[in-house]
Amino acid sequence: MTKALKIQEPSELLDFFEEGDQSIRFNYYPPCPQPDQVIGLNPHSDASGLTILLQVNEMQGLQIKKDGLWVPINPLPNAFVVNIGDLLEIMTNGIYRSIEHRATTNSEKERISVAAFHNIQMGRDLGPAPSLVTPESPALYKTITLEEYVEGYLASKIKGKSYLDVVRLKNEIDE
Ligand SMILES: O=C(O)CCC(=O)C(=O)O
Ligand SMILES: [Fe+2]
Repeated sequence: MTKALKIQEPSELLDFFEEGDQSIRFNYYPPCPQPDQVIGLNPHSDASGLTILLQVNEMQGLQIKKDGLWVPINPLPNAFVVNIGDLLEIMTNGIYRSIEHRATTNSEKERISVAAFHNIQMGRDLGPAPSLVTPESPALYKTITLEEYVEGYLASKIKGKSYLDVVRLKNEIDE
């Protein structure tokens, strides 16, 4: 990723994840008699660097938002889904974008997923990597502590990618 970004100082990204935190969420979606009325997990982007997701029992349910449309991500046997989270969007100054996603329910069978969130260390400042901020590409996000970001994220209502607006400096990126 640092190569793709042609980042002058790879350590500006890598150092943050070297001793980063990992957390895991197990999701269990019971079968639902009215799946068209009930969402499994509201649209959101993860407040992580990268999320590695396993769709355990190969039931469909995960959807990502692409060009304004919900696209199902069919589970593949023994395959992980890797999602970009908000922390990487901020740190790459918007070059990598976090993905909005949601989980639907179904009436057939329960669905199980496991999400492993890879985060930067607590206590670090979260902001665009300095070498990705230039006069031609000014900072699109302000720098705040990770604690501030996560506290606010957890306290806010889950609503798509709206929490990123808290740190957005200019709305230059089209959603
Ligand atoms: O169940 C899924 O496939 C998605 C889970 C998810 O987005 C999450 O735990 O953050
Ligand atoms: Fe998620």
